[in-house]
Amino acid sequence: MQLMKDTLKAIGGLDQKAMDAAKARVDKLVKPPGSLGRIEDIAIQLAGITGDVFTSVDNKAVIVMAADHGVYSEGVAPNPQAITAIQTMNMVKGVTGVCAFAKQAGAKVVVVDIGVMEDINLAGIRNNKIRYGTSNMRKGPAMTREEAIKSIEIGIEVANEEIDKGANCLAIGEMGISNTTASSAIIAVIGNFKPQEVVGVGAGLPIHQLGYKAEVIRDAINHNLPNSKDAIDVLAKVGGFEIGGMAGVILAAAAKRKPVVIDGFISYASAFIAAMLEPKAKDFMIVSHMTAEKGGAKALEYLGKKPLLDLGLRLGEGSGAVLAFNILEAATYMVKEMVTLEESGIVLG
Ligand SMILES: O=C(O)c1ccc[n+]([C@@H]2O[C@H](COP(=O)([O-])O)[C@@H](O)[C@H]2O)c1
Ligand SMILES: Cc1cc2nc[nH]c2cc1C
Repeated sequence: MQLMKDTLKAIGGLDQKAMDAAKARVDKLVKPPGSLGRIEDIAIQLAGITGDVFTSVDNKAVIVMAADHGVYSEGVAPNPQAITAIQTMNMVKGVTGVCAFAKQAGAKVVVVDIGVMEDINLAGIRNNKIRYGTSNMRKGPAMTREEAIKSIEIGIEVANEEIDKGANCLAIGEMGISNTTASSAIIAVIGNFKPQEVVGVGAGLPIHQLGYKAEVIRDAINHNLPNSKDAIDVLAKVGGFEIGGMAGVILAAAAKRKPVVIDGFISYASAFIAAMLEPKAKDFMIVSHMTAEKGGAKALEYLGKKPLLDLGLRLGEGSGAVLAFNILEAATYMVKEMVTLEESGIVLG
């Protein structure tokens, strides 16, 4: 509890002076003003986050949180639950989607078992298992309030360790069969949406079963009555361990003034939790992409964040976030590598 409290307290606002200086430089670079579009906005945001106009994001890490969900037993996911454990192991073997993109982007993949159903004994996986999957939220709370706080604090600890080891840019990712059900529930409760507005097919549920998935979420909300003004209560009653873990990573990044790249639908739910705990955390988030999951657009509108990419992605794992690392790094190269109009003797008309 103390770690979460201290982390929340340490989150400040963006550095306006650095942002003004970054804007002044970006406007002077050898290009028509504004012609590098949102790359310019990112450069300015990165300056505001780090306090440094000439900042670097060359030490990148994606933190992948893996956990299982009791609500799987309600038949809300199309795939075997054992895939959570198998994919978690595949993460350290370097053979998943996020690993492929991380290799290309030169990013480290940090894998955390925060609540997988099985024991995984494989070197390279952090064992922070809270328990063997959450409880079925249709029948009762997914987890206790203490477990919800613990999940957030595990995320904070892992992120702090990576930052202490030198990471200057983080991304969040996850693996958890059924976690689109928990994410839809969180987004519905906090955003005040009807479950059917934000429920999607996840990892391939047949479309005719969407109504049933929404009904399970409705039942879970009606049964547990999460307090929509209390992020921990929402996380505990209808959330997941990996969702709490990713919220913790966001909060730690914000407290240590590092950019944190948000991945797909499940990480949007984590962003909802983090932003409710400390609204200033939103300033440190960069949303990599628009998920193809149905509720994505509504979720991002509620968060007030614009995605960088829209490529029809719905894999999760942090795959889209890692793709966006390249864009962030390009923004830092723009600031450092380009000369100014003046240095080139160019006077614009
Ligand atoms: O990132 C996304 O937007 C996304 C959208 C749909 C599914 N997923 C991934 O698929 C799994 C959850 O899907 P489901 O159908 O089991 O709830 C989980 O492991 C996620 O990483 C991810
Ligand atoms: C194969 C598979 C890989 C995944 N990665 C993230 N969620 C996933 C779901 C499935 C089913």
